[in-house]
Amino acid sequence: MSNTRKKVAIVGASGYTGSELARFLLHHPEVEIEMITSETHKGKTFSTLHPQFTGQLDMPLVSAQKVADEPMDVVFLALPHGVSMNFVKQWSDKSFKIVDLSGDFRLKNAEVYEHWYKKDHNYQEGFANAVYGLPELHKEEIRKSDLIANPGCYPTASTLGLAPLVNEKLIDIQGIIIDAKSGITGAGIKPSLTTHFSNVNDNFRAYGVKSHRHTIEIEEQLGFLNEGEVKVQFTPHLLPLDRGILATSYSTPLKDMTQKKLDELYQSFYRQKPFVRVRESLPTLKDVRGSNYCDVYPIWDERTNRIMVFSAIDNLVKGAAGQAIQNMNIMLGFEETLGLLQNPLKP
Ligand SMILES: NC(=O)C1=CN([C@@H]2O[C@H](COP(=O)(O)OP(=O)(O)OC[C@H]3O[C@@H](n4cnc5c(N)ncnc54)[C@H](OP(=O)(O)O)[C@@H]3O)[C@@H](O)[C@H]2O)C=CC1
Ligand SMILES: CC(=O)N[C@@H](CCC(=O)OP(=O)(O)O)C(=O)O
Repeated sequence: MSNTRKKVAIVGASGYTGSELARFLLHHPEVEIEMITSETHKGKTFSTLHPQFTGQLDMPLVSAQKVADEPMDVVFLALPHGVSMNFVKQWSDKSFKIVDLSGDFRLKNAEVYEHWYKKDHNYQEGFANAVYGLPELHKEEIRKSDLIANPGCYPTASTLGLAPLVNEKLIDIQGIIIDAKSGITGAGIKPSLTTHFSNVNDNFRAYGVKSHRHTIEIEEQLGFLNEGEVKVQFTPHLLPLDRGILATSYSTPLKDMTQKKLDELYQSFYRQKPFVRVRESLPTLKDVRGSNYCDVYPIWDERTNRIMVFSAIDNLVKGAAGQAIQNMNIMLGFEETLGLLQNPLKP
């Protein structure tokens, strides 16, 4: 362990991803949580809001405006879309690195953002500096970056499931279907009618049909790999569970396919990628619960000549906080897996 630990701040720590960031960073051997912010709860301790941290992380919550007063190495923004951009803009001349968990800088430019997010963007310049933080595809750019646009949860599961096929130009990129299901923590801590217990419990529904903002995020990332225009029919569903995403994608091969070819392709593509596990059985949400793994399992159906890929992640970990720390590790020159190989949560 080094005695010059890097100083990090978690901004927006009263939410779900803020709490997950703390869960991992608290045990990270090379960093110190220097500051945790909350506007609504400043003055209280972090463990008052998240009692599971009692005796472990009892530091007081302060306003985000205090972050720039202290020397920091990395600042995590666990804030809603439309809020993060203000801080990225305000801190653009600071020396610390930023990992933004929101969608404010994930897309190509402000125009595309405004179309899909239905809100104005006030810091277009940020797009030029931001690197899309999916380490399995962009590790070298992440290493040199000062601003990471941490991917969305559904795009992480979906893109990792399809990347080997799209990269090798093996499937029809205009006819991809992704059917994805998420636990409710994906919707954040603020209650709403849709996430109300009695509307979620013993219930199941699709939402965001034809219009979910993750459609474009997946299309842009797969398009980058294929250098072509990707069209995805993406439909998310809300599961009556707290956490986890299972994305099932369907695509049509352009060349002769066999299960053996598919297995070899996935094994080879993910050989040096410690957080993607190519499975030989269908992944379940409990297999990845609490961990930073993305489990993928590709199957070719010779009867229909379709490829199905099943990918499972924990939306709060590989889909948010864990991936953010994986990005931090890469930016700071640490081992990619540092602090992230805790035991998975018990089912
Ligand atoms: N939940 C998930 O599975 C995933 C989430 N993300 C993204 O990560 C980000 C955080 O998500 P999540 O933790 O779920 O969100 P939450 O809604 O759980 O928490 C967001 C926090 O942001 C703070 N906040 C809200 N409004 C403001 C504001 N105007 N100014 C400053 N702070 C504000 C609040 O803290 P306080 O009031 O205490 O300051 C709140 O607790 C979001 O952009 C989300 O889209 C990405 C991938 C997956
Ligand atoms: C279940 C649920 O509501 N999930 C969220 C996605 C969460 C996520 O990935 O966050 P970003 O908004 O940062 O992209 C949704 O569909 O809006």
